[in-house]
Amino acid sequence: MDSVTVCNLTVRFGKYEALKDVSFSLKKGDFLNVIGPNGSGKTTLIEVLTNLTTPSSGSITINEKKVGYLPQKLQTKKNFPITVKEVIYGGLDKIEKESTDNEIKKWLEIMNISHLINENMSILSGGQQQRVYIIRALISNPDLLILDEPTSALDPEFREGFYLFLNSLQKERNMTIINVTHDLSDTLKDNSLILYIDQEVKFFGESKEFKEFEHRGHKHVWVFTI
Ligand SMILES: Nc1ncnc2c1ncn2[C@@H]1O[C@H](COP(=O)(O)OP(=O)(O)OP(=O)(O)O)[C@@H](O)[C@H]1O
Repeated sequence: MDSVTVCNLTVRFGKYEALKDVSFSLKKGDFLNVIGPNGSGKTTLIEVLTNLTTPSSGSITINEKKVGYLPQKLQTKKNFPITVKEVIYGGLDKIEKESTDNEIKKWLEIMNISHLINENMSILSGGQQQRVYIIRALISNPDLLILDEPTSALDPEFREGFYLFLNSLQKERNMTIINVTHDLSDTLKDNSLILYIDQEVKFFGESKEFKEFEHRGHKHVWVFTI
């Protein structure tokens, strides 16, 4: 049974088609990188997968119990009184809470923000806030992890470590991972699937095949000339 099946998905905002007839499927333990230019529909796809946007037509089937989600736009409003601890624990249900104190401690250490546990979120830097939301998405040990540009505010050194860490989660826990990114580093590309969208699917397949696709002239980089 597939972990995720997307079938002929179309999303319209008024007359504009943000996604057009998108289909693909993932098996348990697949690591999918979703790429494409600005405004190509990546976040729209993620929002349909997480039930935040209703598709105009088509269907999505998710055969996983727990889904962890890190949105692109982090929600902490300036001066909103919520602490790091509250944000992290908010990602758990009651039964899990007691057994996960040690787990949270471990994650805070890995993310290098243990000293901030009782601070208000609004005093944290963008990258520190992003680390808190990464912990929140991971703490319930999800079967499917959906990340929308998880490293956009992280410094390069930490980013590289985070990618390695995601790869180990996929291998050791057989977690299915969907990761929206503009940064297709080698660490991420190896052994992953690539979905390249620009309203419609331009490429879906293994990273090895994507290299050939790029060699045939389908670059997903943009050259600016003046
Ligand atoms: N709620 C909405 N109402 C109207 N248009 C929308 C809405 N959400 C997204 N769009 C439009 O749909 C298109 C796709 O947006 P989306 O955020 O999915 O792109 P993206 O690939 O994630 O872009 P980026 O790489 O810049 O984050 C854009 O043209 C955007 O303006």
